[in-house]
Parts: sequence; C-alpha cells; structure tokens
Amino acid sequence: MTARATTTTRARTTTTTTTTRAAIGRRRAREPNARRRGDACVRYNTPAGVGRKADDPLGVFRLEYDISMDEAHRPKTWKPTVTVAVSGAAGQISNHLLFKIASGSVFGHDQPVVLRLLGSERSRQALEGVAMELEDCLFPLLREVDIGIDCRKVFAGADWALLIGAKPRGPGMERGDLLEMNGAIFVDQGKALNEVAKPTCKVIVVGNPCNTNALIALSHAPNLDPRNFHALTKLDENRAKCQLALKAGVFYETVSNVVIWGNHSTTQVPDFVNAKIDGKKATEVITDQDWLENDFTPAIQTRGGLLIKKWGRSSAASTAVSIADHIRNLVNPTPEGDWFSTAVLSNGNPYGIQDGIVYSFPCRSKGDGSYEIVPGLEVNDWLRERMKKSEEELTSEKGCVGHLVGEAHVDVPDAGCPVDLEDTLLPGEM
Ligand SMILES: NC(=O)C1=CN([C@@H]2O[C@H](COP(=O)(O)OP(=O)(O)OC[C@H]3O[C@@H](n4cnc5c(N)ncnc54)[C@H](OP(=O)(O)O)[C@@H]3O)[C@@H](O)[C@H]2O)C=CC1
Ligand SMILES: O=C([O-])CC(=O)C(=O)O
Repeated sequence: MTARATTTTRARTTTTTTTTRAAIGRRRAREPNARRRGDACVRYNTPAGVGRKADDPLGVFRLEYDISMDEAHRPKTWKPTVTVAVSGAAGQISNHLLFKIASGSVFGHDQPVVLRLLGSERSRQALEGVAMELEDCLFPLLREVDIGIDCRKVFAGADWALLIGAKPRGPGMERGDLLEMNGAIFVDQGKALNEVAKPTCKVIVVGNPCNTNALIALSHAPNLDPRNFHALTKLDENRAKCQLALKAGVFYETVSNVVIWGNHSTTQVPDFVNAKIDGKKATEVITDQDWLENDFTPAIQTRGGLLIKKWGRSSAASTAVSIADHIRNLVNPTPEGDWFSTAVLSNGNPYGIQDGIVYSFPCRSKGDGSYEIVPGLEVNDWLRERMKKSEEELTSEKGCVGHLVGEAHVDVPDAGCPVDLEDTLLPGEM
C-alpha cells in the first residue's frame, strides 16, 4: 500500500466511520459490495442501499480510508485543508479541471484539498469513474474525494464552489428556455450554498448563461457575501491575450491589462484600448485600428461558437485552464498595475454600470480570495457604446428571470423570453 493511500482521509466528515486496513479487510469478507481498487480501500454503496449507512453523507457512495496516519504525518508546511465543491463533475470541463486542482497547481503546492463532486443519477457511473481516476493519480494533496447527487450534502462546508454543471442549449432552444431551465438549477444550488456552505465560500459560476446564473445563485444565498459570486470571463480574457500576442508577434506573457467587460456572450467587450503589450499601449504596438475593431473584437466575441463548430462540443480544456487561472488570480496577489477579468455583482462599481447585474470588470486581488474593481480605466466612446449594449443584454436576461431573483418578470422578446413565466415560481417559494 502506498503512503498516500493510507494517508488519504475522510477525517473531516464527522458522520463517517473511520476504518483501518484490517477493519476494511474484515468488512470485505462480510460485504460482497466492498471492492478493492489498487491499494486504496474503497467501499461503494449502491443506490439500492447495499452497505449504505443511514447517515451516509452524500447519498450515492463514499470512499473510506485509513485515516490514522493523516494529521500526524502530513508536512507541517501545509496549510489547513480547503474543501472544493464542483457541480457537473462528470462533464468535460471537470474532467480537465479536477486533476489540475488535485495536483496542487491551482491552489498551491502546500494546499491540501478535499474534492466534493456533484453529479446526478444519470452521471453516477461516470462520477465513480472520475473518483477512481483521481485516486489512481496518487496526488498527495488530495486528501478526500466525495461524490453525491444531493447538492445540500455535497456543498456542506465548502470553501469554494465551482458551479460547472448546466444543461447545454439544444437545437431550436431559445435563450429564454435556457435561462429558465438552468435558472431553476441555480435557484436550488444557491439555496443549498446558503444552507450548508461556509459563509466565506467563493462561488465561480461557469454553466451558461453564467452571468445571470451567478445572479440567480447569489439572490438565493443571503448568508454568503454576494461579492464572492463570480461568473467566468477569464476564458475570454485568455482568448483576447492570445490573439493580441499573435497579431503583435510576441509571446503571450508580454500581453497584460486585458479586460473583458460585460456578459459572457457575443456582446462582451474585449478591451484593446487599455491593454498593454510589453508595457506599452497595445494600440501603439498594433496600429491597425480596423483589425482591432472589426477582426479582433468579433473574433473574441464569437470564438466559443466557432470552437463548437470545429469540435462539435464546447471548449473544455481551455475552459478548465481558465477556471484554474481565475482561482489563481484570487488566491495570489495581482501584480502591481495589472488586473484580471471576472464578472461580479455590479453594485457600486466605478464605471456607471447599473447595480444588480453580474457584469465583467477589471479586478485585482490581494491574494486572500477577495478582489476590488480597478477604477480609472479609459472608457472611450467606442468602448462605452459596447459596454452599454452588454449591460442592456444583462438587464434583459435579468428581466427574463425576474421571478427567479425576487423581482418582476419582464417580457423581453429580444432576449428570447416572450412567454409569461410570472407564475412558475411563487414568491413564497423564493
Ligand atoms: N463561462 C465560460 O467561459 C464557459 C462556460 N461553459 C459552460 O459550462 C457548462 C459545462 O460545460 P461542459 O462541462 O463542457 O458540459 P458537459 O455537457 O460535459 O457537462 C455538463 C454537466 O452538466 C450537468 N447537466 C447537464 N444537464 C443538466 C441539467 N438539466 N441539470 C443539471 N445538470 C445538468 C451534467 O452533469 P450531471 O448529469 O452529473 O448533472 C453534465 O455532466 C455548460 O453550460 C457550458 O455552456 C463552457 C465553456 C466556457
Ligand atoms: O456556449 C458554450 O458552451 C461555450 C462557451 O461559453 C465558450 O466557449 O465561451
């Protein structure tokens, strides 16, 4: 048995019986449902309930290890363990992201993590496969893997919640249909976070339409700080940096100060006005204004759609990398003078964007998971007009889901939500 297998732990789950190797061996003999995988001792509790305890914390199955060596033997330089809950954990993005997190490359090589993975009945087998692969990687920092289908159990005690799972838009589906369908998921997950996550939990919403899903989730989680809800626009920022670097003939790392304003949609505004290349204004390095306005801008706005056409599915690996980058942006201090993009609650922002929507801004962090919106960027007429359009789109989306965020539903045919949804959720259910 490897050292890591014996030290992997469920120590933080108080309801779980801890087991020694000998005890597991004895249990294997009496429980046909107990299986051996490699040297890690794992018990699967089937949905039918074989071997499941009444207090089974997650509802599908759980992994149990010998925890006796854990606290005493882990390096003293390690930080206290953080618990990261991930929805859509059996999906494509998660399949890349979870392994990065478990390796230590996201939260740091001195940061042990617990992964709590949310799936559904339909993804149960796949989720078991994900958990098995995570174990087989022997990541020392991965202290525990739990999987389940009840977000109230999976989100319990979460320090971070990465909300990736969402229904993808199908053929013939209106934007309003997607808003409505996924909105319902984020109502429930927001309520669950409110009930069981740590009040300091940082939430990153990836499932689309991510800005409005984040707004819905935070509306249902008054116990959490609304500023700690993010929607992912880091992928768009990375895409913009890449295209600016390619055009300028420089390496990506020399491109800084790129912000995406607004919605993670085709109205997003990739800002070349404030961007820098090798410390100079990007517009002084790339003097082709027509390219910046008419090639670069739409290319970034529509890159996700183009990728779907090429791949037959949406970007997964690059999205996972950008989620990792987003977390790193929050847990490391932002280099002096730079900023990063994240969509956050607009309340009190210094750019005149209306309050009450989740809008992407230039932000910086002290490295403690918090952030501030960077004031004072140049907003010329070209930017302002487009920023306004994205703001209007987000306002329309909010109107479509007004009944999900505690406000009136607004019929906005342009946003694809002409049907009256007012009575689908009663105020008492909010
Ligand atoms: N913000 C951004 O920059 C980007 C966002 N995205 C978005 O990320 C999301 C996930 O993408 P990806 O991992 O590729 O997608 P996948 O389809 O691979 O996985 C998504 C997961 O969502 C869950 N899901 C699907 N339908 C529902 C439903 N009706 N209710 C609850 N959960 C559901 C499923 O998990 P289960 O069955 O376990 O519930 C599924 O495994 C999508 O919404 C996509 O549009 C993608 C790229 C970039
Ligand atoms: O629409 C999608 O699922 C893809 C997406 O967000 C992107 O690639 O930016």
